[in-house]
Amino acid sequence: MSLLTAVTGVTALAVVVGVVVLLARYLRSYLHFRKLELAIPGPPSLFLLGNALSFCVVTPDTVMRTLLAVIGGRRQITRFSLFNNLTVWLQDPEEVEEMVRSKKFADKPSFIYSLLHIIAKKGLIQLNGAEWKAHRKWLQPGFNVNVLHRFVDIFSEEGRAFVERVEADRDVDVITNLKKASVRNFLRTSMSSDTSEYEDEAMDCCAFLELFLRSINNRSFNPILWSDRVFAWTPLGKRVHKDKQVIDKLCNRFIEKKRAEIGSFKNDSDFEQARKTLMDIMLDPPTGSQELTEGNAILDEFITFFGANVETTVSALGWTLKVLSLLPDVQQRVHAELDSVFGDSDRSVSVEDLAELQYLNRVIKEVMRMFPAIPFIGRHCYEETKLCGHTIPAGTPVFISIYGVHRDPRHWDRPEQFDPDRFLPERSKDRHPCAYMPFSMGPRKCIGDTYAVMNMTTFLATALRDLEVLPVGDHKDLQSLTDNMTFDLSSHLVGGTRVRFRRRGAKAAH
Ligand code: HEM
Repeated sequence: MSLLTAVTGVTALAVVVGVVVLLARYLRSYLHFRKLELAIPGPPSLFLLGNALSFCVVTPDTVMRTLLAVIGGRRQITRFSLFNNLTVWLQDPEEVEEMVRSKKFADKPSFIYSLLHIIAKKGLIQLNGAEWKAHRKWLQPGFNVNVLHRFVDIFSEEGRAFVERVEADRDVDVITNLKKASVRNFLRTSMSSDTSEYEDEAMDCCAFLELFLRSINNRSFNPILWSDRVFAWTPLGKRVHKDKQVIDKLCNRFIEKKRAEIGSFKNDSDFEQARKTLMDIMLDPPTGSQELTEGNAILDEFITFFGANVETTVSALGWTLKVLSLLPDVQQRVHAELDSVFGDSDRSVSVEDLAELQYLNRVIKEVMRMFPAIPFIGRHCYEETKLCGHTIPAGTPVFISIYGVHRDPRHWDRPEQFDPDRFLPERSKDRHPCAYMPFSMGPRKCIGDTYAVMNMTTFLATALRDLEVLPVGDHKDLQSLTDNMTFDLSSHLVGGTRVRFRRRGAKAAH
């Protein structure tokens, strides 16, 4: 009995000592973390809560304003914490350059990016390390400029189809019409044969993506919902998991059709002719790298490219049309340029025209400066690392505010002013290389940047030859757009992107 008591006593003592040691270790590492955290400039951070109170009433419509209010006032490196989850933020081009050049910040953080795993685990956006490198090498040839040139006719046709769908002379939210164009562009540049049978389903996928991105927005600043298991129990989580089948089903059906298309090419030379699009390469990886396509890799990449393409392009085109509706002088210059390049002809936009449309090009650049489609991107800090004169604790996600970089008054004269001519070569030549980065910088830069610019320029040139964009009275100037900008992963205007179109011929008839 007394032996049993002694054993129990020793066990209890060992447990207590163990707990005390663990607590002491936790406390020591917490205090070390806290010391490093507080050494980085930032808003007052409460013990254990950090800055969580600033985000406790955040909504999808207010998330951008809240975030900017927390990090906004500081130009140099800053931080905030959600409980003991530290995040570091950069918006000074020189500091951004230091991080982009460092090999230690090559990967994406799990914060926010892992929330994408519900729809795709092995997509290029969220992959890391050797796996990311292998996927990038595999898919990069799909963006060869000669392949992209072949798409200009498709972009042009979809611009015309957009014009036909426009309901002129009434207020409209332009986003659904833009999504239709973007989805059709994506499907048609992926497949050689007719893709119209997939269109309705693809629009359902866009509706799912909207829901999914809203869920990311809801979860990002609420650590309780970071766990996929917990999220799956919430009403929104249940809906996301149920509706996810829509996108899996369409993408699988599309991939099968594409496989059949590749298989049906009569001979190698037919095959060579058509095989070089992104989808051809996805389904036919180079010899020796077939293992890349194992499991769900193709489906995951297809979904990733669908989302990355449609969400960003629609965002950038939506901002452009809204900005033009508020700036008649700028729109007039765009129309004048289009008239001088195309005259009365209704021929399609060609690759050669794209180089001529210099002012339109600068307008697109300036829109992406003020209203970047992706306002924030992140990197992971694996080990305690010096950055911008501060020690970043291991495991910290470090974010770049592309929005903040693009509005830095030290690099942009009157940054709140819309001035496309700031992108004239003579005014750009001395600009810091990281002062403008709508497609990010370094090895993880957007793989689809040339596709996107070609698509947007062709689309806008086609649409604006026939249409004038007018304001609808919901926002009086660009400051109002700025104040009502929000984001999930891509940015958009709170309350929708409402404009009124007038057919250009109709104006002359009045
Ligand atoms: C206006 C249009 C676009 C903008 C502003 C844009 C912006 C960006 C940005 C900022 C990143 C870096 C993301 C990060 O670091 O987390 C990125 C990555 C990426 N983008 Fe885009 N993008 C656009 C269009 C496209 C298109 C058309 C495609 C595909 C056809 C695409 C596919 C991707 C992919 C796959 C990545 C991940 C690249 C990697 O990590 O290797 N994007 N994009």
